[in-house]
Amino acid sequence: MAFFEANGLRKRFGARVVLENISLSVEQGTVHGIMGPNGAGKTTCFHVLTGHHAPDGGKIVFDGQDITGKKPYQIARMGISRSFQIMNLFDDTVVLENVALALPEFRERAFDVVGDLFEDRRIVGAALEVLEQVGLAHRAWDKADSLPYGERRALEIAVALAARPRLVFLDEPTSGLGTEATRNLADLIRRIRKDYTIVLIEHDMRFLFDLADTISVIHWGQVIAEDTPQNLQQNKWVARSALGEVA
Ligand SMILES: Nc1ncnc2c1ncn2[C@@H]1O[C@H](COP(=O)(O)OP(=O)(O)OP(=O)(O)O)[C@@H](O)[C@H]1O
Repeated sequence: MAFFEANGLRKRFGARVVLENISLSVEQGTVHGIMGPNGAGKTTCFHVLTGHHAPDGGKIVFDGQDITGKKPYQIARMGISRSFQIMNLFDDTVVLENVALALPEFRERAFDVVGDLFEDRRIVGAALEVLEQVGLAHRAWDKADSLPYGERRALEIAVALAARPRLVFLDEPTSGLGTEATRNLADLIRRIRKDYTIVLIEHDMRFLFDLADTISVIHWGQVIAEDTPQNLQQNKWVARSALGEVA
């Protein structure tokens, strides 16, 4: 059994069937991409895989445990972190605090006083370590809303990593980024991939083909292909699904 597996997932909203039959598997230590044209059901699939929507059918197994229908906080506690397409940062606080609040060390504190957070060397040290990983240590004391867009994306990833996950889901991380910021983000993912298993939803095919070990192609609520980027380039279904249009 793979590290993370979904089998036969179904999801409908009223009469609209969005996920008809989604099965995918992710091996530990790999980067797995999910791609597909607009409206194919990628985001819904992501929400179902991370517990934000309960599936109407099918099964999700993470590290041998059935997590189908579990709540997002239960899934997070089991070691799965996710970023959001819409950024989820505390803009009025400094970068370091955004990361610190997501650390297990912070949650372990018996009291909830943010005021002396910066006095806690263990927390500050751990947050700086995560910021180092994503190349943002020099921004630690800047306010989150003062960061350029690309660095905000990196901060979002830092927040996801702060929980020390075993599996990280990233939802369209290149969305809204220019060429240089996209390149920096690809470098960041290359740096962290040795320490994490990553699932990446992405519109940008070049970005995904560059980074992913395996990719699931979703179309019409189904996985029409799951393969390595090299093999997918030869796949007639992928060619027929007009995915070139979203690149
Ligand atoms: N909560 C909801 N209620 C009703 N319909 C929904 C809901 N969420 C998504 N849908 C519909 O499901 C379909 C797939 O949407 P989804 O956002 O999952 O696709 P996507 O592949 O992520 O698309 P995009 O790349 O444009 O974000 C769309 O037709 C959308 O309108």
